[in-house]
Amino acid sequence: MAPLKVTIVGSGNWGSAIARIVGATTKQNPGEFDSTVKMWVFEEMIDGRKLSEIINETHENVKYLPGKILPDNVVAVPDLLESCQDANVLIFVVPHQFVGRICSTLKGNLKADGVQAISLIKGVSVRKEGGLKLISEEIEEALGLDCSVLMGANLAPEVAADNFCEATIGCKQRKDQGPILKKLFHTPHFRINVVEDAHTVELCGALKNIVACAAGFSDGLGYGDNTKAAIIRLGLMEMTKFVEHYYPGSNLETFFESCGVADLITTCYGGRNRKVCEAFVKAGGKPLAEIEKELLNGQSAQGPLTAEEVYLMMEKQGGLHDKFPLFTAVHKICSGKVEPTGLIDCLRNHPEHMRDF
Ligand SMILES: NC(=O)c1ccc[n+]([C@@H]2O[C@H](COP(=O)([O-])OP(=O)(O)OC[C@H]3O[C@@H](n4cnc5c(N)ncnc54)[C@H](O)[C@@H]3O)[C@@H](O)[C@H]2O)c1
Ligand SMILES: O=P(O)(O)OC[C@H](O)CO
Repeated sequence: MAPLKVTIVGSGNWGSAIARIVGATTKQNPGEFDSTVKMWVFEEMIDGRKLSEIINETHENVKYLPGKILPDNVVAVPDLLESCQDANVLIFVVPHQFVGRICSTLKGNLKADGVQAISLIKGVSVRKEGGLKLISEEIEEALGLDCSVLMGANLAPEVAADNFCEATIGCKQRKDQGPILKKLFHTPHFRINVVEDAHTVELCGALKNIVACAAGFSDGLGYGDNTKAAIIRLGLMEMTKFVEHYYPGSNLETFFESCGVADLITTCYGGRNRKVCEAFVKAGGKPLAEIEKELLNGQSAQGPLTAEEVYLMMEKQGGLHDKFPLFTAVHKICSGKVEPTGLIDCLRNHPEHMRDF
């Protein structure tokens, strides 16, 4: 079989960090992978020069991952179709609000067969009738291919610094697709476990961003580590309930993979969602979008949007808000309907404290 051609769809903070890994693993496995990795770059001008040209000349994404060199086999391509049309493996890694438009451009323009995708995107989508649509399902439905997921406790700057960490690949066709995907991402610094419970893996990645917003509000209000631990615990309870609501009979063990508890912890202490939400409380009234712009230099915090999407889903399903008060409070605070101090009332009155004994 010809070596598989790999394309990274996205070149933000995580897309660029993952390009360092995939650039290296494809070079190390020439039998399996074509050594050139195309990376789609949403083009923008930096000091009068195109970002894609800067990346190809300096091998550095100066805007989204400054100071880290990308392997020389990673080639930035600003044309989406050109970057993807001959690919066998598509790695989707963009903020989730852009997936729909990317998929409509790609639809009908990929190789006819032998193509699979993997989503590194932490977010959800809402079906027209208000149901849950996973981002991997959005990709599968639009492009007619299998989409696995990779999630974990992976702050991109730390991964790019080659600090040790773990990640979880969720793969419905574990035996067929697991081995090749593991080969693509597994390194001495980035250890991969492959599980079959892909929907739980993906939902952990999406929902932990909502919990991270609550952690940020708590930091902004001046609460300490005990409060944050309570937020992590109650957030985890809501995550497990949410997964069980949409996918009854899911595997609780998946929450003990890197995509579950580990990602919750790292995000609630070191993530961008936490940072933006802390600043939101301290700024007293400034819109979140403005704070995100000021603090993240073009990067995106996915928690507030995910909280809104989950809120809308629960609204359509009727009566679910009471079962997920932390998720609900995060949306209400982000959208200015409730003061940040409302978070503490929500924790205090959480149904987890009202159980009979
Ligand atoms: N950064 C992390 O530490 C990290 C770690 C794990 C997972 N993730 C997840 O990976 C996904 C991507 O995150 P990221 O950190 O790579 O991105 P990012 O937050 O750095 O977002 C910026 C990217 O979005 C692109 N962009 C801006 N406007 C666009 C448009 N209209 N269409 C398409 N692209 C556009 C920019 O060019 C840039 O590449 C998210 O779901 C995130 O939750 C991030
Ligand atoms: O910086 P955040 O909050 O988007 O989190 C980044 C990663 O998802 C952590 O695993």
